[in-house]
Amino acid sequence: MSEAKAKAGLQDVVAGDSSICLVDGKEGRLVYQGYDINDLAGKASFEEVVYLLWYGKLPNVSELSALDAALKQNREIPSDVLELVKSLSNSAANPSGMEILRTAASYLGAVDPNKAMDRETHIQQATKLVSMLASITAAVGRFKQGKEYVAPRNDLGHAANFLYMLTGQEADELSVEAFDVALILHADHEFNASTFTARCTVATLSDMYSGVTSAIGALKGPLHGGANEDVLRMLMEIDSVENAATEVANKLENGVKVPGFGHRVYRSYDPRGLVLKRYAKQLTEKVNNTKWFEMTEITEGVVLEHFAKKGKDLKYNVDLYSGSLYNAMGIPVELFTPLFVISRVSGWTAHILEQYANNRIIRPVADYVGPVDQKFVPIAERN
Ligand SMILES: CC(=O)SCCNC(=O)CCNC(=O)[C@H](O)C(C)(C)COP(=O)(O)OP(=O)(O)OC[C@H]1O[C@@H](n2cnc3c(N)ncnc32)[C@H](O)[C@@H]1OP(=O)(O)O
Ligand SMILES: O=C([O-])CC(=O)C(=O)O
Repeated sequence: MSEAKAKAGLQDVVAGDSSICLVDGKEGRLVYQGYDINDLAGKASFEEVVYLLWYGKLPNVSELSALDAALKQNREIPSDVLELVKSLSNSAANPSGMEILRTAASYLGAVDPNKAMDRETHIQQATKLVSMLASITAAVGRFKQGKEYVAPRNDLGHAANFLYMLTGQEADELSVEAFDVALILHADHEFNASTFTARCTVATLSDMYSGVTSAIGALKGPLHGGANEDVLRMLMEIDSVENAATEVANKLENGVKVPGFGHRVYRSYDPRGLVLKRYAKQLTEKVNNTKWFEMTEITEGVVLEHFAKKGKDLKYNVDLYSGSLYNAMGIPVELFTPLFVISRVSGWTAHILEQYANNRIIRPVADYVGPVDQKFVPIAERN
């Protein structure tokens, strides 16, 4: 039995070394491989950030063009995968976008004949996952709306191609920029629940697809990635700018946790939320669809006042403002958490590569609080 006491939720426990991402919760700062996200968002492309996370440096022109070509080669969804995704999307069980993605990631692993465990293979698999999970998410969006699959276009960047595959139309410049920035902002976040899950899975020397499949399962929950859908669902349920303040205040009064607020690490603002809020304001105004943004701002005011009164140093997180932004791009709510996957798969795979490079199985201990020395009673004699 261990003498050490467990920390609930492993709060503040240092669980390993990593050089991929720094989350400075006190200062509200997020840094990928040494670069502040504010210096990347809107200046670099998502593809450059993927390279940065995997290789630890920003790519030069030829390095970026090699990655770009490899991503484009993996955009088209093979027919068996497309059939699977279509039948799940139309299934009477109505699986969520996240359930379909989790199944698709697992299926991609099962049908990949290359089971080698070397870095080159892992980079190829990571490239396939980053590219194809985006195409699959767009296909899910199409099928769930009763529409036909739209094939990818190789003259478009990753963000623009996704929006094209989802809507069948080339998106405007601001939407592409905002979506590219959202992908960058969600790309990595140190040892968050889904990334840590991925690392635990592959630390047994299981394969990359298993790591990503288990990470998708972890991201799906409403305390993690699922919160971005819950924010807009909550606002849609309230459905009134006038009633938003009272209804949110009632929720807090009744001890309901409001999605899009609170964070295990950030004690200052979440720097990603600030950028997303700016883009959400700009885009919702441009497309003249400001209702959800206005309601989000009202919610922000009510919840922050509530936290302040209670002396809690909590703010809004990355999931608060993405909803009104994605909605202004015409993206349905049930794709919001899958959008998180499209981005975070770059961080998961970076962490998987880092774990493989210096692996030791992850196996903490439990503080056993159950009974000991029970006397065995044969089944026939039990009450
Ligand atoms: C990408 C991401 O994963 S970002 C997070 C996305 N998740 C959400 O937005 C869901 C809502 N938020 C939460 O559930 C939590 O804040 C989490 C899961 C993010 C962090 O959880 P923890 O670090 O365990 O904090 P915990 O849940 O203990 O909260 C601390 C206190 O703040 C309160 N609190 C935290 N978040 C919220 C919230 N969103 N609304 C109201 N109160 C909250 C808790 O009730 C608790 O109060 P208490 O001390 O009086 O009991
Ligand atoms: O870091 C966390 O715990 C959750 C989070 O914000 C993320 O994964 O982006």
